[in-house]
This record gives sequence, structure tokens and C-alpha cells, in this order.
Amino acid sequence: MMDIKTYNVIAEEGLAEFPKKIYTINQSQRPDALLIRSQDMHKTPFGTNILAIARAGAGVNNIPLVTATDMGTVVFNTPGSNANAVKELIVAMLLLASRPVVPAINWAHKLGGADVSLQTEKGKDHFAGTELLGKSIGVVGLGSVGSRVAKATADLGMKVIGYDPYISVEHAWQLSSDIPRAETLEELLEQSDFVTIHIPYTDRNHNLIGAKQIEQMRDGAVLLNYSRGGIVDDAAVLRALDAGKISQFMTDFGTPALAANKKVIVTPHLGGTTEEAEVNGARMAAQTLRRYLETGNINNSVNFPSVDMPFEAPLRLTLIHRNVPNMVGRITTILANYNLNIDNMINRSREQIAYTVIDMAAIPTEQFEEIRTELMTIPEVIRVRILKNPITFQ
Ligand SMILES: NC(=O)C1=CN([C@@H]2O[C@H](COP(=O)(O)OP(=O)(O)OC[C@H]3O[C@@H](n4cnc5c(N)ncnc54)[C@H](O)[C@@H]3O)[C@@H](O)[C@H]2O)C=CC1
Ligand SMILES: O=C(O)CCC(=O)C(=O)O
Repeated sequence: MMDIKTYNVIAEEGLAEFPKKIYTINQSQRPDALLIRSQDMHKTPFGTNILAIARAGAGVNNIPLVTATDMGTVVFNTPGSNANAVKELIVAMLLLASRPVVPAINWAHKLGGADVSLQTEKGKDHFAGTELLGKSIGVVGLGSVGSRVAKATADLGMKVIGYDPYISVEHAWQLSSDIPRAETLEELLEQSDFVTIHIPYTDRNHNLIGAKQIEQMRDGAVLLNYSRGGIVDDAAVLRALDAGKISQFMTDFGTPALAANKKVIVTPHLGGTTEEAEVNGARMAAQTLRRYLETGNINNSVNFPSVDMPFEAPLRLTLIHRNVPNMVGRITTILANYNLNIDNMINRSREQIAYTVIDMAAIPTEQFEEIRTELMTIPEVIRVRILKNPITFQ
């Protein structure tokens, strides 16, 4: 049996992906893997018993990736699982930035008496807005969320300009050729009535939008941050709002200072919070975890290479090791000493880490620990697992 520990609200549909014959959920003091959303894993200790951490969602800045990699813990996310939810919220926020819908509703609910329609017609002009049609929007980051926001806002008749110097081939293909791309962030900022950010929080992206960038924006522009706190320098934004340089800031990552400012609209980290996105993310995370735990195959990892080798032999050895020369030679020498014949093998690396998967014929279960211990004597080996093929192992 393997145990999955969860943090945060994980949709039942995701947990149902773990068959009760093989898995328990939150039953062990030494779980085998974690299924999380925004839990701050920088402050949540986890040990080497944790083979993998699956993050139902996109951002992984809540997970100490270097530590996890050094421990041989594979970290997964669920790319795109909540991108539509974020896109729809951005459309809502753009509309709320242009039309004072919330104050208008509050006012309308307070109207009373026989002449409600008279009061309505007299007072409604206080709540006149503007239209999105023809306005320009700069989309920073053209990944799963940004590419959808670009399309949706173009469909609303906005003039869209994108910026993403690191765009993946997959996302570049998805992006309509009608969406012009800025060469620099400055170029985008200068041309946009609205600027919306859809990039991961990384050291490189810390305060990407600071005082200098805000100065480059159009006077009266609206800024949206539905990516992460820390990507936008909130103090610089507050100064720019007070000075009238930008007109509104809309963010999913509130602070008391932001919430106290009337030109800021704070939502409580709601971007991915729809029934559909929560189910998508939980299912995808659970399926990815299961594939890794049961077959050793890796996809959607943010710290390990992708590996997809059909599990056809009775036994599979998986080795996580440092990416140094001659590892495969040293590993196979040990296996040869046991007279083990290799059916199939794959070795992949990602930066400092490498992953070797070796399929072979059945050996007595009593030998597993001995072989595992011997392989672990190679100093660069971090983790060795021996997996039984549930179909072929006799
Ligand atoms: N508010 C919420 O609930 C949610 C927030 N997010 C946040 O949004 C971020 C983006 O999500 P996805 O689009 O799904 O991720 P993604 O990985 O599909 O796309 C991110 C894009 O940003 C680009 N990028 C990175 N640094 C950049 C920079 N300095 N300038 C321009 N482009 C840059 C990358 O090349 C990539 O194309 C996540 O990392 C997460 O922090 C995502 C989902 C929900
Ligand atoms: O609702 C959640 O779990 C957080 C969504 C999010 O921020 C992300 O996917 O990066």
C-alpha cells in the first residue's frame, strides 16, 4: 500500500483516481507522496519518504525545488488545468475596471419607495463606464493563461499586444498569428491601456513591474496581477495610484496596504477557484502521481526530465542520480555482477539531475534490498526504487 498525504482542499474526483486496493489517503505518519495546492512547502517539512509532490495548479513557487531535487523528490504541476478559470476571471476584472458594476448594484439595492424607476433613471449616470472595445491590452506571459487571455480579449474587440521572450513552442503554436508580440516589456507597457501579468514567480521575475516599468505605462492605465505577489512591486503601485499615474490595480494577492486603497480591487487568490478547474487540477495531479509511483514514468515535472518507457518487463529499477559521466556504466556493472539481463533502458537528464530507468527479468523479492543497497553505494545515486509490474510479475 502507498499513502498520499493531502494539503488544502483537493477535489474528491482527484482522490477517487487512487484505487483503494493500492492507496490510502492521509492514513500514514510516513506518506509516500503529497498532493497539494498552495500549501507553503518552504515552511512544511517533508522527508525522503516523500517520493513526489504533485501540485494541483500551475505555480510552484510554494515548493522548495532545489531541496526537493537534492532529496530525489519529483515535483509535478498540472499545466493548463485552471487556465480557463483565470482567463474568465480576468475578463470579469477588465469589465469591473471599466464599469462600476459593484457600486451600482449596491446603490440599486438601497433604492426604495414607489418611484424606484424614477430614482434609477435619475441616478444611474453616476455609474457610467467605458467600453473595452478598441482599448489596448498588454499581456505579459503567453503561456496557458496568457495565450487564453490574449484570445479572449481580442474576441472582445481589444487591441492585444503580447510579450513573452521565453514562450514555448507549444504555446507559440496556440497563439493566434493576429496577436502582435512586443520585443521588449517597455514596448508593451507604452502601448497598453490595460496591462495583465501571467508569468511564474521566480527570482528573475521578482518586482518585474516596479517604479521604472510603471513610469513607462500610459497615464491612467489599469494594472492586473493574477500571477503572484512579488512580481509587482506593490509599494511602487501604491505610489503610482496616489500620484494618479495609473488609475486602478486589480490583484489576487492582497495585503492590508493594498486593501486600504480605494483604487485597488483585491480578490482572495480566486483565479483557479472554479469547480471545473479544481476537478481538472486534482485529477491531473493524481493521474501524474500514480503514473510515477506505479511505473516510474515522469511527465509534467518541474524539476525532473520527462521519461515515458512502456513498462513491459516484470521488474523496473528507477535511479535518481547526479548528472555526471559514466553513471550508466557504474549502474550496469553492478547489475551484471548479479547476472541480471537488461530488457530496456532509458537515461535522461535535466540540469544537475539525471534519471535512469532499467527494465529486467524477475528476480527473487529477497534480492531487492541487496541490489538496492549496492546501487546506493554509488555516491552520486540519490534514490533507487524497484517496481514490480503488476501485470507480468509472477
Ligand atoms: N491567481 C491564480 O489563482 C492563478 C495564478 N496562476 C499564476 O499564473 C502563472 C502563469 O500560469 P500559466 O500561464 O498556467 O503558466 P505557463 O507556464 O503556461 O506560462 C507562463 C509563461 O510566462 C512566460 N514568462 C516567464 N517569465 C516571463 C517574463 N519575465 N516576461 C514574459 N513572459 C514570461 C513563460 O515563457 C511562459 O510562457 C503561474 O505560474 C501562477 O503563478 C496560475 C493559475 C491560477
Ligand atoms: O487555487 C489554487 O490552488 C491556486 C491556483 C494557482 O495559483 C496556481 O495554479 O498557480
